[in-house]
Amino acid sequence: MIYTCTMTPSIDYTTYLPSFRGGELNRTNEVYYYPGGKGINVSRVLQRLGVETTATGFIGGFTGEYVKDFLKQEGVQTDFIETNDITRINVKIKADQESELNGPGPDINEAQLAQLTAKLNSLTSKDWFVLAGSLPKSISMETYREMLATCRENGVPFALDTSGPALKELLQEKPFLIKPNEHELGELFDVTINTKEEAIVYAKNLVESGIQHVIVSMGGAGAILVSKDHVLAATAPKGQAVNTVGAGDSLVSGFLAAFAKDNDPVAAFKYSVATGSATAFTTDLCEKADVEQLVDKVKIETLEWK
Ligand SMILES: Nc1ncnc2c1ncn2[C@@H]1O[C@H](COP(=O)(O)OP(=O)(O)OP(=O)(O)O)[C@@H](O)[C@H]1O
Ligand SMILES: O=P(O)(O)OC[C@@]1(O)O[C@H](CO)[C@@H](O)[C@@H]1O
Repeated sequence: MIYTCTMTPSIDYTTYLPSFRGGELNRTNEVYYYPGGKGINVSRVLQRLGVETTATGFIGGFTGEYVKDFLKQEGVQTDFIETNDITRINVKIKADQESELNGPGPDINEAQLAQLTAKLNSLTSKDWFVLAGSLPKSISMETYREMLATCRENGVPFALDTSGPALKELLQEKPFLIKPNEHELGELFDVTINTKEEAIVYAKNLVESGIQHVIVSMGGAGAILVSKDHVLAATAPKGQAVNTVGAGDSLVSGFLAAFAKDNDPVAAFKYSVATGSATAFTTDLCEKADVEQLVDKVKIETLEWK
């Protein structure tokens, strides 16, 4: 079972309009209300790819009910912990430019945290764990580290997809997989990354520190994968990008789905880029058939490990 944990879920209020003017009334006719948060997106795509998954994390209020009902209707298993705070609504404006407004995370108390810890303690080496999205400040960094250390000690491979100082701090727990985009990778080293070659240099550094697989996603330019035995670059299939929100999460789902099945990082990388692109080409997250149509359009190049 692949368990995802979204500490800060959301409803993604996604709206399309030809142009958006700040400081004025903008009217829009096309709106969508998707369940969001990175771990939830990972679970939604895993479920569509036919992989057993359970979404956990903290949820609350009428928005939390909406998210849970939506996931139930899609057949995604959930095991959330209820909070007193209302789950946030994140605004995604698709106009001449893409703009996003993400709310803060919930306040988590000791009793709620203990429920999450108990769930984590029950995972075994047959499970996978994905901690994804922003991490509420009401929980200390030390506690997040302990959570990942528990996974490591129990032989549970875990993927980490967060950003900023939290990502830097938690890398010490040596995840199985991380998937920064080029900006997040640059933030880790306080540099600007523009090319796949530059991304490879810093991804190698992370692999040398003990992380097993580092995928750096680069939007329409594709992605790179660095692991102990591989340095690969992938081009993304060409297509009309409709909504890239969740493309990175879909990439994580694609990699885990394929790797958990065949244990082959090269094939998993190819499948992951197709999964990310399939989501970029649709308003919601991708379906399995979309991914399968794109897999052979992903071109993988093997580079030297020096
Ligand atoms: N314009 C695009 N055309 C084709 N594929 C795309 C495009 N944008 C994204 N993708 C696919 O999705 C993957 C992940 O995209 P990206 O690098 O934007 O992730 P991200 O920044 O983590 O996104 P998010 O946080 O919104 O999920 C890319 O590696 C690529 O496969
Ligand atoms: O505020 P965070 O937790 O960093 O990111 C949350 C979010 O932007 O990430 C997902 C896309 O990756 C969206 O579904 C969601 O709104």
